[in-house]
Amino acid sequence: MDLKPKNSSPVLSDPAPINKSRLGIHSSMLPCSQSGPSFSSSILTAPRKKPIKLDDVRSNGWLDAMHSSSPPRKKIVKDFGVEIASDDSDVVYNSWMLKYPSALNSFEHIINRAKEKKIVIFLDYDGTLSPIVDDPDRAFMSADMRSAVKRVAEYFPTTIISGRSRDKVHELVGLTELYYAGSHGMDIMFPLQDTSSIHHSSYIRSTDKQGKGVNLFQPAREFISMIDEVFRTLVNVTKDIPGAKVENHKFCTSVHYRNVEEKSWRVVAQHVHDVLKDYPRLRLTHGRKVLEVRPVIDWDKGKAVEFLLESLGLSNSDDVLPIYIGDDRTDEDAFKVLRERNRGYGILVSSVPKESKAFLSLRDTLEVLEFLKSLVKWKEQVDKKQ
Ligand SMILES: O=P(O)(O)OC[C@H]1O[C@H](O[C@H]2O[C@H](CO)[C@@H](O)[C@H](O)[C@H]2O)[C@H](O)[C@@H](O)[C@@H]1O
Repeated sequence: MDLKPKNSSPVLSDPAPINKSRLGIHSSMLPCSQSGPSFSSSILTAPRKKPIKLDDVRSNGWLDAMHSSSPPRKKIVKDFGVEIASDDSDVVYNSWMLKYPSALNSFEHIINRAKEKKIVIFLDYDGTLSPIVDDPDRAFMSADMRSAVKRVAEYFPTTIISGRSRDKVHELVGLTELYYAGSHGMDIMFPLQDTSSIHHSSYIRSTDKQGKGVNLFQPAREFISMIDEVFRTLVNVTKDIPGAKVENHKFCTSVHYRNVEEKSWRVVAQHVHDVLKDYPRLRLTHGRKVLEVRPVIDWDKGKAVEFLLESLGLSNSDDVLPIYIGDDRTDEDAFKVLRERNRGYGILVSSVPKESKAFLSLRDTLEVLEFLKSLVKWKEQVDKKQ
């Protein structure tokens, strides 16, 4: 893996110039503005009262991205109390699956390729292990899913990679057998081992909650106080918008609008847009009914996957088969890495057709559960034969 030379930083020192007309879905990866101070401490004490300029968010594509940010609820017909997916959407979904075959139907193919290889599992949390719900604090995994993930981790090195803070996702998953990468991979905890090959200033040694020695990789450490400041500003500016919720993930912060009336989405977007104008070193990405504010650094879930494979001594592409399961736009960075390196499988979790860099698909968290259980069952049979 191409790790940076010692003392280098993934922080992009020279953010790409802003081009508002390009701030649509793809360009949401760009910084929002280059003007203004990079780190203003006065924002909290004296929040700026700027008039809402609705054209800003309308013209730069934020609103379009917000409207397409989470699959619409499937058209359903209710017949005898049973919910049946409409024929139309099934036809469309089935033809989409020609391009992204079901990972369940492709299971034989996967395990044939896995023979003589070490499977390594990467799992997103929200929408992958837990169903999407209105309240982010109540996005719990089922007991069945927890037990499947635990079994998977007993057989294969397994990492949860989430946009949430590492502590929060660890608390929700509640398993110690795994590795955790929070804040979209900007906060990775992995076990102590020979790390002499890692030459990176963002890597430090620490202890976990049980006092065990661990390695921490935090390429956005210098942004912690900035993110905290922006988090508090965002809480302040959105406090009068019913349903808006802001989360602090330490290295990034999220503004949820799932529970905001649709007519007020542009107000949410405009507030976030205005706050970001003062922070050229932060950028915005779109998640599922959530605006994510994160540092302008050359780091994402894809880089985190590469880093973890290298750190766990699993970067030899001939012997290792990484499988990454995720549902969100941020997971596309990981799918892209696997596709470009021709390594393993990216599996998109989606109940509606959408473009992806993944190779395979699963419809929902129930299918994720079935897939994980199949992996365990297969591994048990292989081990029994040996
Ligand atoms: O990378 P992930 O583990 O998928 O985290 C991405 C975001 O997930 C959470 O928000 C999403 O799930 C919520 C609970 O189902 C839902 O209410 C929200 O609308 C979704 O966007 C989390 O709260 C965010 O902070 C994460 O960035």
